[in-house]
Amino acid sequence: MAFLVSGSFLVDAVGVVVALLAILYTSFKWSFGYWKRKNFPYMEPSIPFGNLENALLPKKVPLFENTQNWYNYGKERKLKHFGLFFATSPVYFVLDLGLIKNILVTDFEYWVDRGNMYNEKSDPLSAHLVNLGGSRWKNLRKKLTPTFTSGKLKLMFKTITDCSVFLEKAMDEKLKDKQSVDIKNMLGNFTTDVIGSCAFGLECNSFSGDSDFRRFGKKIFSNIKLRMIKINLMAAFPRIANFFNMKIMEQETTDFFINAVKDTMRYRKENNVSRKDFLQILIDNQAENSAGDGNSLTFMEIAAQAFVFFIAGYETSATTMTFALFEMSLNQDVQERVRQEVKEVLDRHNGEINYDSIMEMKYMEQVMKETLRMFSPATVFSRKCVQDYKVPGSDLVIEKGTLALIPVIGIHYDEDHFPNPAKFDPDRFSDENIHNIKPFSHLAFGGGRRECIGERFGIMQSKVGLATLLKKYKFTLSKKTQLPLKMDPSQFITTAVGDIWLDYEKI
Ligand code: HEM
Repeated sequence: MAFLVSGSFLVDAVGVVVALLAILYTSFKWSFGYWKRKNFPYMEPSIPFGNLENALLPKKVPLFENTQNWYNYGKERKLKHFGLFFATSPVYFVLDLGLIKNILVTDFEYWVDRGNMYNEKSDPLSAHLVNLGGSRWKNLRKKLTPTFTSGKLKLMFKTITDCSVFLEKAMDEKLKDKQSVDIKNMLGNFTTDVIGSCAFGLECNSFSGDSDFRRFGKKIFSNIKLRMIKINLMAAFPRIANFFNMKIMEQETTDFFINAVKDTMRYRKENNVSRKDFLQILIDNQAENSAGDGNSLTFMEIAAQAFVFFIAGYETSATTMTFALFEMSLNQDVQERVRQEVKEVLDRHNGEINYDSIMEMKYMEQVMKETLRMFSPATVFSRKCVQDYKVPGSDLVIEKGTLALIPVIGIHYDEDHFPNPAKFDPDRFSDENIHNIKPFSHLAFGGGRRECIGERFGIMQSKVGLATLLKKYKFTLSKKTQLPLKMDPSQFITTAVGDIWLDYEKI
């Protein structure tokens, strides 16, 4: 046939495939030459996932381990920073605390965005503080910061202690079975109740076993691996994602959270109810005709922020308490010391867990800081370069659009920052030793102007949870907990494979 080059269809087809593969290979090679062309050290990538190979292929290395591997690569070569590739996109990986400080604080204007992929049109709840960038993020952050002042937190304290009553009841109930407890599930019920109440103004009844809030909360954190692959694909091909209206969240989940906010707002308006919670602060910032610029809030912006407080607030705190109890089960002396502190402080406050008594529990806070060092829920976080950036002290120019990775867990396990890093030692954070902690070496809550907005709330609810449990029960490790701990590669937030199971008894 006239359009055959070789006279054989098969030979032509093979020729076309070979030519396409050659073009693809050349284009990968060109992309992977990015850091070399800049004369900047980099980790050798492989086709097609670059340095993400371990995370995406079936051997599935957890992000926790991957972050440490990348960090150790740089550390062994005494590098302050080097290049990686996520698929074909260049990524700037930073180890040096001074360079990290520049990105997070000094040169923040170059690194305002986090670089998360989201599609507001198809996923309206995704336009929240964690994902937004630029001036919209700035306006919103300014609006939301007063939500977390000491005064506001004090007002919400009663909600937290009300929820702790259900935690205590559920623990007593479980004790009757004389079975080990999946402590993260238990604490996830507690934090869902707390944040559900503060962010959505609703009683979630998570301990009842048939709470929709708990069900949808769990759904958001399950199958996370598939969701991450989808997010990465959307980030790699944003136009295609927009064209097909690709969304990360299932419609059912979106509808559930939007309706929860809508119903609560309608109820408050109709009944002239005003409560002291996150949602009320968001409602008070609502405008009849907002431009959707983060200055005054549209209904959808309110729903998205309530949603992000929920997802960013419940799992992280439950994880922190879980690993704190895990370590205290292995280190009974630490557990006893915290319990003594709780008793002494509560004795001074008529046995009451209140804002002031929680603030006085200093050693417990050291335990939480050390837990967050070893088991930071976020193992890594990012910033996106929004204008070309010359790295101070070098010739390197990071181009607009490049992602920078801040390797939290690598830094937390670096012997130069935390000697004997595998040892659980809350005294690193005592008044006598705190001066040894270098600035920007403890990054569990991030850093700079985009650091965690809910840090104090997270610490507060975790301390209430721990005080409630430790004043009444003694914990030991159950045989059901798989040791040595391995992190679950299918989870984005630091999670132990097989969960943490504890045995406990009343004191
Ligand atoms: C132990 C508990 C928590 C941990 C370990 C934690 C950790 C983090 C981390 C690492 C970041 C990224 C910071 C950065 O990029 O510099 C972050 C951001 C954020 N967190 Fe938390 N968080 C916790 C609790 C909470 C709570 C209770 C809330 C809300 C009620 C919350 C809401 C947020 C929001 C909205 C952001 C985005 C801030 C922005 O981009 O302006 N977090 N958190």
